[in-house]
Amino acid sequence: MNLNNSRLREKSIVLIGFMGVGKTTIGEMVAKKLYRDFIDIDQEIEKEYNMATSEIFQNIGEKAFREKEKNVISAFSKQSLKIISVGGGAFLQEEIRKVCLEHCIVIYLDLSWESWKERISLIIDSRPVLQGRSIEEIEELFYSRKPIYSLHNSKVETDNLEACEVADYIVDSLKLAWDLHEPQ
Ligand SMILES: Nc1ncnc2c1ncn2[C@@H]1O[C@H](COP(=O)(O)OP(=O)(O)OP(=O)(O)O)[C@@H](O)[C@H]1O
Ligand SMILES: O=C(O)C1=C[C@@H](O)[C@@H](O)[C@H](O)C1
Ligand SMILES: [Mg+2]
Repeated sequence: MNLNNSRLREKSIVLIGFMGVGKTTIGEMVAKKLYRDFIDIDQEIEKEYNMATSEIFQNIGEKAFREKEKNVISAFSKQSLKIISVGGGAFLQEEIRKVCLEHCIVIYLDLSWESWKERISLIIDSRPVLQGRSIEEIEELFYSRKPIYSLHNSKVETDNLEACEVADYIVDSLKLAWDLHEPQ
């Protein structure tokens, strides 16, 4: 984990990666293990509009969703001690990348296209960005989004790992980094 700055232990953790890699599932587990609050940005936006993400995209539009996403992330990323799962498209926005990298520890959950494809049926109905696209178009989107996740403090390869194994790995890595940088 490549980190500087003091008060590392208090920084919030932000999970990034393509939709469906497990940011929400794993973020929730990491939060429980570290006794921290879990914030899922998609869920925060859904609460504000009292609508599912697909409905927000349909009724209000993606532009408004992205603006809200930026504002919600800007606010939460400046708070300490949170585990934050951002939406798969959040890092498309430079301001979001900047604010997260400035204030938080950013962890990229990576998954190969081959493994991701096996998970598509779990998420297709609730992810408006995937709807109406062929598998070839989704593959293109998957690879075109890869570079936006390249700015991070740590990457976790999640292929062939259960969500709880990824969560354990993240918690262990964090504890190691904290002890190394700020011995108690
Ligand atoms: N390591 C894993 N192995 C197998 N299935 C997983 C794993 N992690 C998550 N899943 C499953 O994949 C689906 C998508 O996970 P999740 O909603 O956490 O993804 P996400 O990264 O938050 O997506 P989004 O960016 O769209 O919010 C869920 O059904 C979840 O149970
Ligand atoms: O990758 C994306 O663009 C998205 C991912 C989801 O988490 C949601 O934020 C929304 O469905 C858009
Ligand atoms: Mg999610």
